[in-house]
Amino acid sequence: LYEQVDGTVPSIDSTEFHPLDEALDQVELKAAIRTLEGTCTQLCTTLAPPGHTAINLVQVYDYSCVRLAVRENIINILMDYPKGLHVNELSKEINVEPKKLSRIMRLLATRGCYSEVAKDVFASTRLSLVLHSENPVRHMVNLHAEPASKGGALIYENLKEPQTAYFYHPDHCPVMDANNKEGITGAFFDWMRQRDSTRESYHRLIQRLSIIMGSSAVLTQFPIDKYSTVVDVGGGIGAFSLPFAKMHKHVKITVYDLPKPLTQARMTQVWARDCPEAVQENRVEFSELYFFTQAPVPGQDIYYLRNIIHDWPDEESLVIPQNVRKAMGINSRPPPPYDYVVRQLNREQAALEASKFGATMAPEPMLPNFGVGNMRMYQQDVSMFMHNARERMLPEFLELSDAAGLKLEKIWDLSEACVLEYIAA
Ligand SMILES: C[S@@+](CC[C@H](N)C(=O)[O-])C[C@H]1O[C@@H](n2cnc3c(N)ncnc32)[C@H](O)[C@@H]1O
Repeated sequence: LYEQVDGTVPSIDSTEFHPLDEALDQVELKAAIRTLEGTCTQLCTTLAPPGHTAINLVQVYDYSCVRLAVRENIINILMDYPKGLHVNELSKEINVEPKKLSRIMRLLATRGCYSEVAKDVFASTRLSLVLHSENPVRHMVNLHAEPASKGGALIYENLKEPQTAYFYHPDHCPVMDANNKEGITGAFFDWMRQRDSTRESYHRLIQRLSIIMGSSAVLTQFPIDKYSTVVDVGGGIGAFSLPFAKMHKHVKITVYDLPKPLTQARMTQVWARDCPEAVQENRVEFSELYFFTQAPVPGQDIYYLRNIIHDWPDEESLVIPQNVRKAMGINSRPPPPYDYVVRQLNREQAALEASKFGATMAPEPMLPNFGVGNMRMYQQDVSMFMHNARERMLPEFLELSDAAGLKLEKIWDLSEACVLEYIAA
């Protein structure tokens, strides 16, 4: 696949991105990586003594090391030294004791993030490039390394303490409780509303995250040509809508969100720079919509909700598609897709979902959910747990869509994220 794109296959020491790294449609590559990661980890777990694997699961400090790398912009510094920089020099630049720093750098280099080109001399690698201050992915790294990791430390207490164990409210969840000392109140999006730079980075990040999670492949995989109007509910600054508008010039798009992300979409020039024709031709409209209390414009062809339902507990999650359903009208057949369907570990159940809706399942002897090949889905579910929200399995989606008056037609598997195609029931 790499060779087909530009004739080269990246090595662990590659120092530049490969064109495929940022391709919108990585379905084929992601399917291969899913099998590779799932198979390699399953083989290691099968063959290694369990004590070895158990310690490997918990003795993990990578995120603390990455946190240092991000906070001190180590990659920005290393990029000025293509032949590498001695740790003593690096230590002067970031004011960290050199012997301690070299140990952190070596752990990261063992992961392929930096390379040790000579003893104690470190250089950038393709993996470390995503930690650059201009790369949006680093904001996700920051969110996981800082507020999310603090929330993760409270999961056990959240499950055991009577006041939180059976409680689902987005304002009092592990991640918010753990970060309360920093004056954070309300749910995650209230916190973001109060922090302009965090929110702006977050919305830039979502654009890149949709490639990483595979959901941007909907742009090429879903048969859009027969539709002419799209509503992007909770569309942020247009992570989906902007590439969509570039690709499908016959479609009129309405992006709905809270006031501040919409202001960012209008003011940051992101549309004017990346898709000026959509703005000039009035093919895109930005509108405020509070999705718990308001329904979008009626009678449109597609109502797209990406990474929306997973942000909320069941009670709140139901209100959003119910409001969308009101807009769909009695006779319309618009498909409103969502994404990330947590896979079944039970082979019989997985086979049922595969035959009924087209969900994919790994062949034996792999675990039917592709094992660690789909690990981000399960990690993401625990991330959402920390917000008292959740990723959902298919039966949970069906329950939600039944209650909202929607009928699931088909699952489009994009090798990680999925599109669930619904019609009005
Ligand atoms: C995880 S982001 C998903 C963004 C976008 N759909 C995507 O996947 O690229 C969730 C979005 O929901 C928006 N949002 C949060 N609460 C909202 C509310 N009550 N009403 C409308 N939008 C809201 C956020 O501002 C944010 O843009």
